[in-house]
Amino acid sequence: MNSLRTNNLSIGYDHKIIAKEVNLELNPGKLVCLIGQNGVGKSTLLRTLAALKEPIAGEVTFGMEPISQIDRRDLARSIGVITTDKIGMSNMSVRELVALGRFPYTNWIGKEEEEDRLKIQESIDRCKINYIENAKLGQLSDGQFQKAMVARALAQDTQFILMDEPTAHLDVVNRLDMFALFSDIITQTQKSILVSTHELDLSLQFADELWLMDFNQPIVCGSPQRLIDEGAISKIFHHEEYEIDLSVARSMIRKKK
Ligand SMILES: Nc1ncnc2c1ncn2[C@@H]1O[C@H](COP(=O)(O)OP(=O)(O)OP(=O)(O)O)[C@@H](O)[C@H]1O
Repeated sequence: MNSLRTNNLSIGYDHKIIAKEVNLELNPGKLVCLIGQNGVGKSTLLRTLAALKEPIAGEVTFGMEPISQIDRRDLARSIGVITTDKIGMSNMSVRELVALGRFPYTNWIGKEEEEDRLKIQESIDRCKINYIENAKLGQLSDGQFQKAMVARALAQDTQFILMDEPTAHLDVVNRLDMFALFSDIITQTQKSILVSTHELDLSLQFADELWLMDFNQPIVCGSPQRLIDEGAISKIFHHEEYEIDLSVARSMIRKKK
């Protein structure tokens, strides 16, 4: 299985560099949470990794190949992405949205085969959105829409899934459900999921690895426990008046016996 790597990557906009000399590796079978304050550059990094945005310098490679040189359809079979961009199509049904995930596999008229139908249904089931399968996107709550987008990414059945704040609109139970689902998918399929998120407690509980982004600092990577122990997480979330005690965060969520 291939890895997704960055080689001396610089990301940003026009002449504004947000992070430079970034060398990261996303390996198969990992749930990685990208954490950092508002505006630090998480979305920018994620979009650059997904080839939705050109790097300022350096490159992103999938296996041995720079992603900029991989055919778009081939790339869409390896890397799935959910951004926070609004999509129009309010008249489309949830099932139709999830079916879009099969687009890289279907023929030019987009005809679904049995395998496509199975993947679509499995994704709908896993995200527990059967009850809104026929609802139009324009009628969904923000949280329901977010789950439908995750289902679309699952239906795409890629080795890597990159998601920008996929749980921002979900309540506490649904957030937990989503992170548990990500963790299950990884255990069962050896896929790799990179999630940009502000869910510190869930990331500490479920992530195999955290990527911590801070302003004008190198990105720090490591297991949640190691980064807590080293004080790296507290460092990026400093507050003038308050302290965040992370020692309890990992035990806040426990699996029932
Ligand atoms: N299209 C753009 N053109 C110029 N600057 C941009 C653009 N999009 C984002 N930025 C700037 O780049 C920086 C990083 O933004 P980005 O959206 O990547 O941060 P983020 O970590 O995802 O933030 P948040 O947690 O608030 O979603 C910010 O200073 C932002 O203002």
